[in-house]
Amino acid sequence: MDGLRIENVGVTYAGRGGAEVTALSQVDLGFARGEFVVAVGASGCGKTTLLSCIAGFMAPSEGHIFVNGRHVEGPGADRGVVFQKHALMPWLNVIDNVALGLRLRGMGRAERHEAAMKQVRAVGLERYATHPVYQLSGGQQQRVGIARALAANPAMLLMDEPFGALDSLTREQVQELVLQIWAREGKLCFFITHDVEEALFLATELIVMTPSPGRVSRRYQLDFGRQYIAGGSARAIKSQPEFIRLREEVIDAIHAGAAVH
Ligand SMILES: Nc1ncnc2c1ncn2[C@@H]1O[C@H](COP(=O)(O)OP(=O)(O)OP(=O)(O)O)[C@@H](O)[C@H]1O
Repeated sequence: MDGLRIENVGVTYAGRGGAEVTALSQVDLGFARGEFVVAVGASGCGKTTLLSCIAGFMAPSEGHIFVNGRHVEGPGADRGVVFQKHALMPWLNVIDNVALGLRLRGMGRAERHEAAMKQVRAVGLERYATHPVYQLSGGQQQRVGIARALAANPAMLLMDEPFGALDSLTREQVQELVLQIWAREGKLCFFITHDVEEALFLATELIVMTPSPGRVSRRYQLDFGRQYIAGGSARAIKSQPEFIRLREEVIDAIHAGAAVH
């Protein structure tokens, strides 16, 4: 099956003093290729654990994950990951950072520079291609992280709270950039955020998770991001009565889940 299939996934960590922590329980979800999936939920509800399983950084204790029909058994070039702490190499320039993964995979210099430059252009940083990344602003560095995740042309883009450290104006700009890249490249995105407004704006599929054990309590199909891609203004979309109503509903759902446990 195309897309992302999460089959009855459970994750149990061995906690301190032998106590076990059930970070995820019976998570069963399917998403078609090209969806923009966003996970929200209170701290500790298992969002990062789920992303780590999809990325192949860890194996679930129960269940299975498939990306475009392939069983996830470890990290792979079909999944690009963007972190909040972008883990760039500060002494390398923008293009060498973007090309790093391709270099580690043995791609030749000319070919990897061409592939990297394409992504540097896609995130609007061509003017900075030969600048060391420590000279860039936080928002620009996060764009380098996105370009690096895109460089190997993955089928999926996984993003863990990528804009959490950015000021609100920069954050809105990179939200719009990510939507444009998503719409242009047709990639399946899996995005984690604490910001409900960001979640509603980006998601075509929104999942609300609740903790102890981490589960999916609600799922919404949304089209605000598609309205933006169709030419709508981001501020106007976020001011729509339906957007505001959903924002309050999702915030309530997050608080209700957190309060129970
Ligand atoms: N390596 C680990 N060992 C033990 N427990 C862990 C480990 N990683 C996470 N946990 C626990 O698993 C649960 C889910 O953690 P996770 O980081 O996936 O949640 P989250 O929703 O991403 O949280 P946040 O929003 O704060 O980043 C939490 O109770 C956490 O304390």
